[in-house]
Amino acid sequence: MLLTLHKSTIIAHPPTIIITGSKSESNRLLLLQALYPELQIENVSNSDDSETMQKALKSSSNHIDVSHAGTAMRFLTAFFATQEGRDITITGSARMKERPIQVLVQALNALGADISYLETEGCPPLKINGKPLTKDQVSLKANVSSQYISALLLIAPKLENGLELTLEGKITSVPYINMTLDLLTQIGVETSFKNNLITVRPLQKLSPQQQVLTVESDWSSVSYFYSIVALSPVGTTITLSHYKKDSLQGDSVLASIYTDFGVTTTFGNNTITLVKTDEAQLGSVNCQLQNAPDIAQTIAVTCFGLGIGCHLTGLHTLKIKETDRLVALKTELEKLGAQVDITNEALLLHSSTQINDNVSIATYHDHRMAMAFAPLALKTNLQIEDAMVVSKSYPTFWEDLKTIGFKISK
Ligand SMILES: O=C(O)C1=C[C@@H](OP(=O)(O)O)[C@@H](O)[C@H](O)C1
Ligand SMILES: C=C(OP(=O)(O)O)C(=O)O
Repeated sequence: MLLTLHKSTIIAHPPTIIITGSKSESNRLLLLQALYPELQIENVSNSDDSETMQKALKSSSNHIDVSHAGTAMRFLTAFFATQEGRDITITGSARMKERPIQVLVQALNALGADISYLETEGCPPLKINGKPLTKDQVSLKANVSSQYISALLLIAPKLENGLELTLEGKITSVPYINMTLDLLTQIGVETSFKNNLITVRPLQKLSPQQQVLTVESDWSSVSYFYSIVALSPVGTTITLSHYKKDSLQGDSVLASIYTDFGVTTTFGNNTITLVKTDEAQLGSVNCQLQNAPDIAQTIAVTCFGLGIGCHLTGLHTLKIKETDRLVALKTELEKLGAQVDITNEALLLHSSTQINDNVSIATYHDHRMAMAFAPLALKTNLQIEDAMVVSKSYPTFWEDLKTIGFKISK
């Protein structure tokens, strides 16, 4: 569906926006719940990716389709590899069949799993013959995707002797690994992460005190509101829930990054309030985003909307996400009048104050392309193609924008 976003302003005193649970935390806890059925989860994400995860874990079918959900593909591969007697094929969207999974498959097979490729070597779809994994030590490359590491860590406490993982090379998206380890700790699993060695001890059952966990709302989804406030006049205020200061989500670094764009964050009782307190006073912004790759698109578009340049680095994982996000950003920003240079791991946006009107933004099956460009409606009229793509992580995105003043029509 094509949506037209008419040039808008944020209303005074908008209602508090309630954001659904983090899809990263939810998908980890759903997998842990399959391993420890006594675990109860509150505020589970209503995203497509978490619904996909829940369905797959409940399904008795031997054919699983995860569509676009990267975490579901990686976490379920590890899960089904350990399920004795299950003989599964796991597949996904056309794009999922291009997203690499070899590092994980090699590590699982080295631990004793039986996984093979059904089409392209190194990518889904996979054939998995579930069986007990007999080994407890493995090494894997850590610079491609942290999801492979999280997948192994999540099944680790149910392996007979736990797991010792050696991470090779530079470690990417580290906060997501820490999130996995933290959630394991919260359910009572002993873990350690020192230098490049992670160990996880086995755990058979949860203790009664460690059976209920609440998912914090999704910080990646808040990024679009940071952008909206940054692109609005001084005084604009938006409150969102349910958030806490000591988040497990690396994207909570937004609170500090957006101070550069004049946005102040105040933590309340389960809420955050974003206020535009100052005009952004910058010539250009430098951001290293290796630990928070999912907010790169938001920041690039905020800078473009503010007419300032940026140099975003640490983006080597963007090429293998829902689309090649570096190419997609360059193509769509240039339609709007920007000048953008990209390498394999960086994006350079040159400062310019010209924004072309009535541009139609292609989204490439990528929820974050749709959501990252939407805040530009505070500066110009634009259209978003295939707008329902947002449901991958944030199904009520467009309704929430309307409640704060966006004028949107079909
Ligand atoms: O573990 C997770 O929940 C995620 C890890 C990150 O992926 P990479 O480790 O592949 O960068 C992130 O981009 C993705 O949206 C969610
Ligand atoms: C990259 C993302 O998700 P995944 O890798 O889980 O598909 C994302 O949500 O931005």
